[in-house]
Order: sequence, then C-alpha cells, then structure tokens
Amino acid sequence: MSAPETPSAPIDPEAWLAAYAPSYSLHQHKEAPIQSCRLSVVLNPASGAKQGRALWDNVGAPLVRFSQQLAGGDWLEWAGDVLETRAAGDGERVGRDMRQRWKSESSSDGRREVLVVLGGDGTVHELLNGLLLNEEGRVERTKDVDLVLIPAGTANALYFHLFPPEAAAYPPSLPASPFYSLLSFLSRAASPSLAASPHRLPLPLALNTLSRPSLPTLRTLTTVVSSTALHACLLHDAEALRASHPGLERFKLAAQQNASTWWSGTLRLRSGSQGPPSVYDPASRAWRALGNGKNDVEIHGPFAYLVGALVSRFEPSFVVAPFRSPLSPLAPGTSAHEAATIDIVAIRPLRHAPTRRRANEGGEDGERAAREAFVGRIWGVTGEMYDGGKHVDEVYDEGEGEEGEEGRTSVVEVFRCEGFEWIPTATENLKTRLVCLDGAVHDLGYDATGAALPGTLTVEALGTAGADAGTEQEQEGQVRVWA
Ligand SMILES: Nc1ncnc2c1ncn2[C@@H]1O[C@H](COP(=O)(O)OP(=O)(O)OP(=O)(O)O)[C@@H](O)[C@H]1O
Repeated sequence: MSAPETPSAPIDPEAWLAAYAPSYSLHQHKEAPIQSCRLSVVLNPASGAKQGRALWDNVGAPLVRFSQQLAGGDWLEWAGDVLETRAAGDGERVGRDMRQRWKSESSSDGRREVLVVLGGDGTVHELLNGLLLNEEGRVERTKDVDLVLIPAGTANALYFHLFPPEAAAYPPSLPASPFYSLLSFLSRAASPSLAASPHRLPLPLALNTLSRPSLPTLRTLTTVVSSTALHACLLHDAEALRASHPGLERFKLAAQQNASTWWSGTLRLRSGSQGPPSVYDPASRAWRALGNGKNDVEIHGPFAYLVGALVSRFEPSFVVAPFRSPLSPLAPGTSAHEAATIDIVAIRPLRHAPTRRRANEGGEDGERAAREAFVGRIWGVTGEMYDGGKHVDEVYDEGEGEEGEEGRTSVVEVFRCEGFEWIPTATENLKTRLVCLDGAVHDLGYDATGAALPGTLTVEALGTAGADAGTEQEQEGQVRVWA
C-alpha cells in the first residue's frame, strides 16, 4: 500500500474536493447548525515520516477555512492556532492542559470540543491519557470531545481500523485518504440531520492497571492494544531500530528476533456484567460462551502470541483482530446497552500435538527444537494476518490438534471479554515481564526474593454508558471519533 504524496503547497479546496473527494459536500451549512464547535489542533512534528505539518498547512487548514467561509457563520471556531508536541511524552501534557482549561471554563457555552490530532497512535494515546485520567489515575470526564484523526504516524492503527483500506469507500492511495475523518466531520457536523449519523462513533477505550512489585501502581488508557509475549517484545526491540529503520520494516526485523520464544503465565478472562467471556469457533464461525458466567476463566500458557485488541489492525493491512472491524458481522456493537469488550488473540503452541510431544519428551533440547520448529507456524499466522485476517479460521490437521478435538483445534484462539488479567511467570529475564500498551512498553517487575506479589496487568474495556451514537440523550464527557 503506497501512501499518497503530501502536497508541498496549500491546495485550492474547491478544486481538490471536486477532484479527490466528490462524495463529501461542504455545503451542508444552509440548515441551522445543530451545535457550534470549537476546534483544537494538536500536531506531533516527529511522528512517522514527519509529514504532520505539511498535511495540516497544505490540506487540513485550507479545508477548515473553506468550510468556515462557506458557512458564513460561526459554527466552527478556529483561529488558526496549532499546538505542537515538544518532546517524547509531551502529548500527555497537552491533553492535561486541555482538561484543566475545560474544567475551569463554564460548561454552559454549549460548544462541542473537537480535537484534530495529526500524529500516530502514540500521539492519540498520550493525548487521551492527559485528557481523561486525573492525577490519581482515575478516569475523569470533563466535556464531550469529538476526535478528528489525520494519520501522520507510522502504523496509524486506529485510523485504518476506522477507514479500512480494503473497503471500497476508502481507497488508501488517493490524496484524500488521510482526510476521511476530517471530511466526515466538516461535511456532517454542522447539519442537524447529519450530525446524528452513525459517523460519530464511541471511541474504543480500555483502562490498564499495572500492579508491579516495589513500584507504584500505574494506570493507563489504551485505544489500540494491550499485549505481552511476542508483540510486546518486538515493540521493545523495534524502538532500538527506529533511527536505522524509520518505516514499518523495523517491526518485521524485531519479530524475527523474538519468534522462537514462548511466554509462561496465566490469562484470566473476566466474566462480565453481560455474561461470560466467549471464544470464536471456526467450525460455526460464531462465538461460544466459556465457563459458567459466574467465575473467571483461566487460560494457561505457554503463549507464543498474546494481544488484547480494541481495533482490528495494528498497521493498515495487518489485521490481527478481524472481528473488531466495523465491516465484520461479528463486530462489537456500539450501542450504550452493550457492554464494552476487548478481543484477545492468542497462540498457544502446545495445542499442536507434534509440538507438544517434542517439547514434553526431549528435555531442554527437545523444548528448544519444538520452539524452533514452531516458528514456521508463527510466520504462517503472520502471513494470514497480512492477508485480511484469515488466521482466525485456521485449524490443525487431523491428529495434530488437542485430544478429542479432531480437526477442530484452531491454531489461533480468539476470545472476547469485558476484561482480562495477565499474570506472567516472571524471571530475571526482562522479556518475560514486558507488556505493551498502545506501543509504550512497560516492565511488570520481578522480585527475586519472592516476597512480593508478582506483577500483573489488568485490562478493563471501558463502556460508553449513555453514549448511544448519535442519540439526544448523551452523557457529558464521552469521547467519539469522526469516521
Ligand atoms: N517534538 C517531539 N520530538 C520528539 N518526539 C516527539 C515530539 N512530540 C511527540 N513525540 C513523540 O513521538 C513519538 C512517536 O509518535 P507516534 O507514536 O504518534 O508516531 P509513530 O510511532 O510514528 O506512529 P504509530 O504510533 O502510529 O506507529 C511519541 O512517543 C511521542 O511522545
């Protein structure tokens, strides 16, 4: 997939819209605006290929000004200012400053806050943590906020989850492709009939709690992924390759360094308010309930792969959790009545009988040989993730799966639940303890004396109570994204 070239000079909005985005009309403002909006623009100048500034100055800002000019009124307040993040981690400060400002303002002005973000997933992650988590690490919702995303990062998982490149409506190589969220907002937000459209979606969010021996508990919000095992370790190693390999290839190199490792530990799936966790069954292509609905369900390692995903993909065409996609018939609902969920994608090598035999029978050498031999499977699954997410339907051949499950043992397990806990078997080896939260890698810690409780990661999908997309009875303080 090749990204479109960023214009080197400001566009003529009318000609550009006619040529590249004819299905988006910015002439909706003849109707009385439903609610005026105040735009804040946050830009990470260092993310991805450092195109954020050019994307905004040459396309985003001209489109916003054109929309303001067409409306002839003040539905969209933006004076031309852009908040740039100044250093690594600075997005959190920008979000925090915004939260403090909104808290101190009178809430009766009736404006909707709209936040345009030019950056990658890391920038969105930092901003939301500053915006929604208070000093005690508790979620504190101040005002409704609408996000408009302009992908200026490397992976841009959240953006491409909302605008899947394989969907006919969102061709990825058109000059308009980084602006689908902005165009959706500009063409619909001012019109009473269109603002209640399903294009303003509740943002998927999860609250992660890291309980670590000898360190304070850490709480972080995620919008993309909470992972451990291969994914967390490859993210850890990829960071060291950022300077030499600025593009996506650094993730592939880092994956090779970790593919033959297995991670021991227990995955505890929470039984939620709306029922037990479920597992995807490739035979029926449907979810099957796990457990009795009262107790949590424990899944024991070793794991070769273990991610909790809120979105369908981690790169434009790397579809790890296809049932999260808005295009999937198994997509989670966005209604306020449904509990928020997270999908877990796991590979447990010992479900494969030949691997199990080799690992159990040959001592240390046998286990090493089993791990080496299983690497081919990992690449097979990875290839299917890049091929639209076919891995979820892959089963082992007759005689190669779990006992009593002839021909039905899936290579990959997909669970859906309202929350989960990861309790690794921690050792002095750092990689046994790493977790990745939206790209940021954390150490769950290790107490060699064995006196402290082991480090754990607890992940809770956050609901959007009262946030039925587009209804009138919306609760204050919800985050939605224009799609
Ligand atoms: N002015 C700056 N100078 C250096 N780093 C910055 C600056 N502003 C923000 N950052 C950092 O840039 C990092 C990368 O941002 P981000 O994650 O959005 O982009 P990315 O990694 O290229 O894309 P993606 O997360 O979509 O793969 C973040 O860790 C952020 O803290």
